[in-house]
Amino acid sequence: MSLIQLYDTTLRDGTQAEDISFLVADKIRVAEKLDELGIHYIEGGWPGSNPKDISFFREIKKVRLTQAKVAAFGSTRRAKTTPDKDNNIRTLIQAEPDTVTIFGKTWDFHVREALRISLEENLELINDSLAYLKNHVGEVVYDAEHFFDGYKANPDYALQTLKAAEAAGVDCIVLCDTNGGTLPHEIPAIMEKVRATVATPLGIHAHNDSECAVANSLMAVACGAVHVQGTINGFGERCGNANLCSIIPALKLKFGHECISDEQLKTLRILSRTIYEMANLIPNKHQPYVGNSAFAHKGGVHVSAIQRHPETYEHIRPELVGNVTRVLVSDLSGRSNILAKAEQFNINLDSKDPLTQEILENIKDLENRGFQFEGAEASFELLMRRALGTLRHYFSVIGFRVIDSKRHEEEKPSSEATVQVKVGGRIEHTAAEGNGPVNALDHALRKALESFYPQLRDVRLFDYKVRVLPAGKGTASMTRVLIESGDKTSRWGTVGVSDNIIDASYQALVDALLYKLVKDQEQAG
Ligand SMILES: CC(=O)SCCNC(=O)CCNC(=O)[C@H](O)C(C)(C)COP(=O)(O)OP(=O)(O)OC[C@H]1O[C@@H](n2cnc3c(N)ncnc32)[C@H](O)[C@@H]1OP(=O)(O)O
Ligand SMILES: CC(=O)C(=O)O
Repeated sequence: MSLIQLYDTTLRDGTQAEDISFLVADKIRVAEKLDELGIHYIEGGWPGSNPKDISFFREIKKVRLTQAKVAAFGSTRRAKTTPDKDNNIRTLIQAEPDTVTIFGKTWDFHVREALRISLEENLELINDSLAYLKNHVGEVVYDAEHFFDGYKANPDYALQTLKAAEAAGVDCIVLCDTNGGTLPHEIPAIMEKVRATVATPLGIHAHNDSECAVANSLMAVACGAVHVQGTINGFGERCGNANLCSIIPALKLKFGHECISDEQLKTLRILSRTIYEMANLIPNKHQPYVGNSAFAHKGGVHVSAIQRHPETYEHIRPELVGNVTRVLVSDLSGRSNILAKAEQFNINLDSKDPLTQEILENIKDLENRGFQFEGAEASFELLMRRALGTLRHYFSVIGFRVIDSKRHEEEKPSSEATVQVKVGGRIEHTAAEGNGPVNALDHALRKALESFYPQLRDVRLFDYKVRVLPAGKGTASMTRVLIESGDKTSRWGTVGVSDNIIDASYQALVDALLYKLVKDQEQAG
């Protein structure tokens, strides 16, 4: 199958998203990552917009990209000037990119209302801007802004704008669904008319306002587009752009088009997460292909079937995009979920062992009381080991006390915890302070246990989530605490539930420390 050009605009349209902004150094790192993934074009920004984007184009010249071309973005010239005098066009040439992409108006309504010029004048500025750029830059791409809306409003005029671009000798004409309102079934007829009108290679640039950006991009490829614009994780103006993390595997694995290598495809998940991290955003766990939940199976019926054959509930093999199959445990589980988890934890458990059913019933009962094990696999593993009688007795907590005090209005509240633990025959009694009651309790517990188990010094608390569960008939509301802890090599989640927030936190903290001891002993063999 033919090669589809992948054009990434994370660094331009992606940064038009609310909450996303990259420094120049971040932009360079993102560009390097996109190059490693095998992206063919990296749109680095709009040099006529701000000094940061000018710096990007200066700095990126010092980087040896393996194969990606760097594209600079801008618009057709302003009315009442000529391309050689237009500041935006001059800045694009001065940026010395491999490729220049400019957008122009195709919708008569926009020409009249946004530019406030005649339809004829717009055709002139599309044509002379592109022709001028084509004389100064190796490759020129034309983004036909609002093409689908423009075509629906005035097909003749929309097609005339494309002919004006083609006459200037552009290398690719990109049909843009700028407002993101087009639906997939509208694409084939419109693209057929376009293909009958211009011979220049076509591309697609879709926004996600109708949740159809990926579908529209794939439909455009099915209708002959050879160039696809999008962003990593679908970042972009308003509801975002077409998500390349979904488009790339679809092109490769479903259409059979060439775009990136099999090895590069295996890095897709890690790339997606790196870009989230650089944008300081939490990854969307439900994101197709690359999200944590993309191949996470919860329903017992699903888990039973995937163990017999993964394709029963997986549309592709997750390893192809660097993801993994996960089995979740909840009150929707069956025995298959428990057995899959036992295997993951290296625990010997037979499907006919009555303990399997006992563990399953215990889980359902605990979930009914407010526990949740999807984000607390460490607590679940401890529960399993306890049921099987294979959990070593490392310590017991005889008791704890937490005091929170604020002695006058100006004083910050202070927290102190005391803890009594028993390890073997020895009792240890410690006290510690913290910036809140849970933090003080965490410090006191570790202080008490560290002299027996020095490896607990490596444990860090990464995340602490509290959820108040509504009261049932005749019962008080409960608090669920989920804690994410970790050490130098891994992270794990634990859970506690109680009508008292400190007690719920205490349960999750104890499980977190206990899990570290179990894990280290397992690793030591
Ligand atoms: C669909 C898209 O995503 S296009 C990309 C949108 N991205 C951005 O706008 C981010 C970067 N933009 C910027 O930094 C600024 O908007 C700039 C530097 C480009 C322009 O700033 P300003 O000169 O202050 O203009 P402003 O931001 O108000 O934009 C409106 C101007 O753009 C002109 N314009 C809009 N589209 C086009 C076009 N395709 N061709 C030529 N001019 C255009 C308008 O006519 C208007 O000019 P006028 O005021 O002389 O009539
Ligand atoms: C060019 C562009 O970003 C758009 O039309 O959405």
